[in-house]
Amino acid sequence: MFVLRQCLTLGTKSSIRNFSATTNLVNLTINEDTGVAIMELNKPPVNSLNYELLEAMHRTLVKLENEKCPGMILTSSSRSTFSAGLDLLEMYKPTVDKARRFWSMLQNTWIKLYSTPYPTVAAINGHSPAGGCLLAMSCEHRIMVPDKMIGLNETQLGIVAPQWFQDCMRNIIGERQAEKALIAGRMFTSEEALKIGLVDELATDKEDLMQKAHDFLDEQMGLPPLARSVVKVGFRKDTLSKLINGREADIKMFLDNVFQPKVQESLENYIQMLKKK
Ligand SMILES: CCCCCCC/C=C/C(=O)SCCNC(=O)CCNC(=O)[C@H](O)C(C)(C)COP(=O)(O)OP(=O)(O)OC[C@H]1O[C@@H](n2cnc3c(N)ncnc32)[C@H](O)[C@@H]1OP(=O)(O)O
Repeated sequence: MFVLRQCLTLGTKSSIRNFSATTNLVNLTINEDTGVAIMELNKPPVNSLNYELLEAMHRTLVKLENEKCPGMILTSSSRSTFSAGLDLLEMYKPTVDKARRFWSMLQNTWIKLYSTPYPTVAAINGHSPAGGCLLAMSCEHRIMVPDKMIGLNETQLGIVAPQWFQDCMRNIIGERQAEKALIAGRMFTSEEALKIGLVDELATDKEDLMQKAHDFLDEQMGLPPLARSVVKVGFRKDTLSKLINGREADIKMFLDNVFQPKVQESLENYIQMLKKK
């Protein structure tokens, strides 16, 4: 195995391969024999998705696609959390330019992740609320460790999960379960998530998690890749096209919402609550 560490602050393709002393928001490991990539989110403590992490993810996804990656495992370096979802500080009192840039990068990253031609598996080694759940749902297969929480909890924060977040959930657990979960902003334990099909498998620990993730990819990589990817993208194209054709409207929806005084108040209270925990 060799390790490529992708450094956020590095701009050129050649420098991406350097080890760097500065923070690596995404650790990328590629197995020399199989080509399987492990994309590990590494923004302590909880992988909150700010602009920089999303950009690092996007850059990694572009690289994997260009290099004809045969399969990818998405996981986290945190012991407690897969991803805490969108970084609340990106949405709290932003400027219009900052908010627009952030949302646009979230769209870019999701479009890339949701449409990869190669198989993807989320190795969910911790809590996975809101945007964290979106990342997991965007992979083809989800394996989760026990006793953690996953779900789209936006309603509970006084904000609304965008249509494409909702569509991803509906595509996985079906109309009725998704409607109930989204209205309530429900978080599921790993065991409950398995029961409703939000995750596909449970693992006993991190080692088992990674083994199961590799097993899934081995199976997928045995299939004819072109046929596999055409079927995958065929299933996902309606959800993808809705956002791709409505990106500006989606940004406007975000900007209209994020600057509402009530939304800012909810975000402020929630951030304070998290800090006091
Ligand atoms: C506004 C318009 C609407 C548009 C729609 C937007 C759709 C939104 C999608 C989202 O993803 S919103 C984010 C939702 N996320 C959450 O509700 C998760 C909040 N976090 C937690 O519940 C917990 O942190 C955790 C993930 C269960 C982990 O718990 P743990 O005990 O391990 O860590 P903490 O002590 O709680 O947190 C450590 C540290 O991190 C900060 N933090 C946590 N989550 C976020 C976050 N999402 N964004 C920014 N910062 C976060 C937390 O405040 C702590 O900070 P410090 O106290 O160390 O400074």
